Amino acid sequence: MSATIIDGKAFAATVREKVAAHVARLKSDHDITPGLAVVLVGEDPASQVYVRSKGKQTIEVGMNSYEHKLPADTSEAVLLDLIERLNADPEVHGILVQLPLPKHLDEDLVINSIAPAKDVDGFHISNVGLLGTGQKSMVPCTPLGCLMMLREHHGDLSGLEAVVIGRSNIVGKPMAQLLLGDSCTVTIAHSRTRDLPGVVRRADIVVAAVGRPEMVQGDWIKPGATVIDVGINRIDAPEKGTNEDGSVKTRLVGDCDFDSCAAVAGAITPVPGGVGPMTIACLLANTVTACCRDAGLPEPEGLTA
Ligand SMILES: Nc1nc2c(c(=O)[nH]1)N[C@@H](CN(C=O)c1ccc(C(=O)N[C@@H](CCC(=O)O)C(=O)O)cc1)CN2
Repeated sequence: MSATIIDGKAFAATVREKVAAHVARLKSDHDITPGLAVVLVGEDPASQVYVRSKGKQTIEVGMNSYEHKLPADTSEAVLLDLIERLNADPEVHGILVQLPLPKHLDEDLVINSIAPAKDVDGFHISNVGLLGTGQKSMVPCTPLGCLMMLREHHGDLSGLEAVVIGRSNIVGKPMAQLLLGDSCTVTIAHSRTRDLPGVVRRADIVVAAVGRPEMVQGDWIKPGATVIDVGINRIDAPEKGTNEDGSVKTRLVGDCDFDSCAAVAGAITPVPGGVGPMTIACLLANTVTACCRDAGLPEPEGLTA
């Protein structure tokens, strides 16, 4: 293996330190404490873990955390009423609804009911439009985390060839917009792309966000390229043995075959410990940014796109 490992866990810790320092200044100089409201509908086990982690980290950086846990059969009317109250609450600077939502709820309708200025996930259609037109917006946390790691590793990204694999609204499309904003030459590749390995081989920067375990192979990577692996896939790991109930143990892998990609790339993010931890760190960063914008104060440096 020759690639530098981009340590997302360590980098997320530095982002949280910057957030905590800014929160402390907001408190001491302006008597303002940023507040983040997280809404969870249902009992999806992974979502429960993420929401718990968001609440814990929010408090650790000195912000107020408001958790709203609703049963899986919550009606759209009840959820929209809660969001309306959070929109009107001056103590709440950021709101997020944990995804995925139970099937009976209209995800677009729910997300678009969040006040755009408090939409710290950056999923509201207004923020999507602002980002797409290069205006000040709330930026989705996972792509923002990827951008921060790329800037830290490369410095100036201008003129680099970037290939984003995946065209989701949450990662692929905003990632491409952010790279374009930093003057990369951007290609969005997807399941219908012809000669995907050939397209990826052109890239100085590869962002893999397809949700297919270990799909990207080392011989797709240009020597020295930077590989950002957004995938978080749980696969069976029979080599680890079985659980008490007899089921096969599992392990997390990304969308890139780590060993073969790391042998060719100049730098690569691992899974776990790469992009994932940056997602929550950037959520905290977005909440401070939203709070500063609300108060008409300067935004924290290095924590926005
Ligand atoms: N409203 C939102 N919903 C969801 C988002 C989001 O950004 N906003 N993203 C994901 C889930 N997510 C945060 O919500 C998230 C996913 C993964 C991680 C993370 O740190 N992963 C670890 C591995 C964790 C494990 O062991 O399972 C890693 O990659 O190192 C953080 C946050 C979907 N929903």
